[in-house]
Amino acid sequence: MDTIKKSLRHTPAMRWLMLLLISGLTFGTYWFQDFFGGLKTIMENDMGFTSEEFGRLIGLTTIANMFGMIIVGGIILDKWGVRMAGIVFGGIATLGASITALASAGFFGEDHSTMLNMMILGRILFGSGLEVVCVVATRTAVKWFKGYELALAMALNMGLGRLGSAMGIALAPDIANGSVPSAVTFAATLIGIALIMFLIYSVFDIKLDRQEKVEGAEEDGEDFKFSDLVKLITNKSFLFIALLCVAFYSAVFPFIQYAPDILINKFEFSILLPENGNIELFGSTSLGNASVFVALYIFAIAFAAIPKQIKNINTRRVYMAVIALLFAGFLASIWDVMGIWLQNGSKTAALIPLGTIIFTPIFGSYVDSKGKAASLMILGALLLIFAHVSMSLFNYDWLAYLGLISLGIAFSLVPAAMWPSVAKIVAENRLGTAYASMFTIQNWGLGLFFWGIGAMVDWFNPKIVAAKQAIADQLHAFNLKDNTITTIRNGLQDIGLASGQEREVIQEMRFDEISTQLAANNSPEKVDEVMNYLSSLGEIPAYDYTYPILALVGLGVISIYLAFQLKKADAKQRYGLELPSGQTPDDE
Ligand SMILES: C[C@H](NC(=O)[C@@H](N)CCCCN)C(=O)O
Repeated sequence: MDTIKKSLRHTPAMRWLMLLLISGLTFGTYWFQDFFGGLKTIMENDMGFTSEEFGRLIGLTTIANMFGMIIVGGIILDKWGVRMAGIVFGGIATLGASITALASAGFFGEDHSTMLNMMILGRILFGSGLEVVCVVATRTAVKWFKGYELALAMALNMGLGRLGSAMGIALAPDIANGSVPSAVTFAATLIGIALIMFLIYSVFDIKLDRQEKVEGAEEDGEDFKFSDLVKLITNKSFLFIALLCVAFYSAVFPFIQYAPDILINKFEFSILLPENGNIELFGSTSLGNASVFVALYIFAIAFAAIPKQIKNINTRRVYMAVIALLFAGFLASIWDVMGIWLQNGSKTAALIPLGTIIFTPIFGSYVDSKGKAASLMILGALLLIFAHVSMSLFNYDWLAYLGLISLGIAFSLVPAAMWPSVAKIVAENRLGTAYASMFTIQNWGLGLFFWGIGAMVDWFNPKIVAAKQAIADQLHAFNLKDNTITTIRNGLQDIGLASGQEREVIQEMRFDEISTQLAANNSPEKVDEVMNYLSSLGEIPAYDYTYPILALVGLGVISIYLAFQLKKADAKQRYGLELPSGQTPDDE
């Protein structure tokens, strides 16, 4: 007992401090992965990006992982341990993020293709670190929390990842304020800070390793083995769940990336928040808006993850009542602002990852106690189809909200059922190989759809793409500060007279209305602002997203087929996916 007391991880405050230090990487990398989603319109207006280029930038982030980086990272992780792997892969992610930020600011050259290619290079490097860093964070949580509050620690860590995604998407337009490099630099700085936090963690990790060696503790040995991979892919249940992972996540992560743009273009949500939609904290609206997300995260964890830790039922009830009251008070205090946020593209899209923080642990508990994992994956795939159909084939705001809620539930339900099911299908000593191979093929699907959706948007909207570019080019050619509204109007009229694909769209523009509106808005000085006014007036038509989202419906249909096949295979192979945790078909 004496030696156990000496180890750092046996002190609760130490464990939670370590979790805070390592979760920075999860938070920062998820933020950097997703924040561009909130910037798509500004990137088009300000940097001349097409949707295809936007998709290429996001899609190529996965390339190293498609070709085995997760597997290589896993092997390195096993050989070097979490400390070195975290520093190396966290360093690679930070370097990549910094290159992306520098490139977006024109450091490597200001012409469009240099900026795009260098940003892509940065994203490829970032992506090379991303997945391994997430595995490092999970492994480190296991190292410190095994035998203690491991499930809660995992939920907090994953929740911080989702919070990073949500805040990245929602706050990027506020941080950018019309200029993309500010938001990219901010996101890169977050990963840099996370790396410093991990370096501080490493000092404690060295100490723990010294102490635990005394105790004779070993790291869990989940090495990647190619021989295991062969065995895995000949297992039908594993094959179906791995393919389901590809199809399901490809219909969700890429959708989230484009969701702000879809809401703006298809459902006329706002691009930027109006002044009265901001919350101020210490004189800063970015800080104020950010604090809402942090508060929602704390409430989500307080509702979904902490009650399990309270053993006494009466204490738990009192605790839940107090949290519910506090939450009601919080909601009442931000009610009006929330109404405005629910009309804003990026703020509304951010609610999808945010919602999973509360729902994933709740569904996870259900799967643990009642089972039904394969059936819940079928339900999740059904909700996914409903979500995408409601947003592609229809044009009603209320249906879009229902679709987003369904997507949020599916995005909580399927992972809550899928990941524990892998642990039932695969022996513990092959879990590392199973997760690494699943994430590797998942990256193929993600890459294809991140890029493919953008390419499809351009493909189905050629006139709008050309008109937008011509207008943005014309506005960039002016120094807006030195030009009167009349010059801007005449310039736009001139491109309308030119030939080319854009002509049809530009000739439709009501130029008198444009000048009146621009003048009424205090003669905007940024290209992005003028473009936003033109879009809000309906002068630049919106993209038609019907077919790109319909492609995701196809993934939903594939998911449902795979989920049914998984259920059938499980009935034969008897892994007990439909049974509660800890039960096998032989117990029945
Ligand atoms: C657990 C699962 N994680 C993944 O799918 C990772 N391959 C993705 C990490 C990239 C972060 N956007 C999840 O997030 O549900």
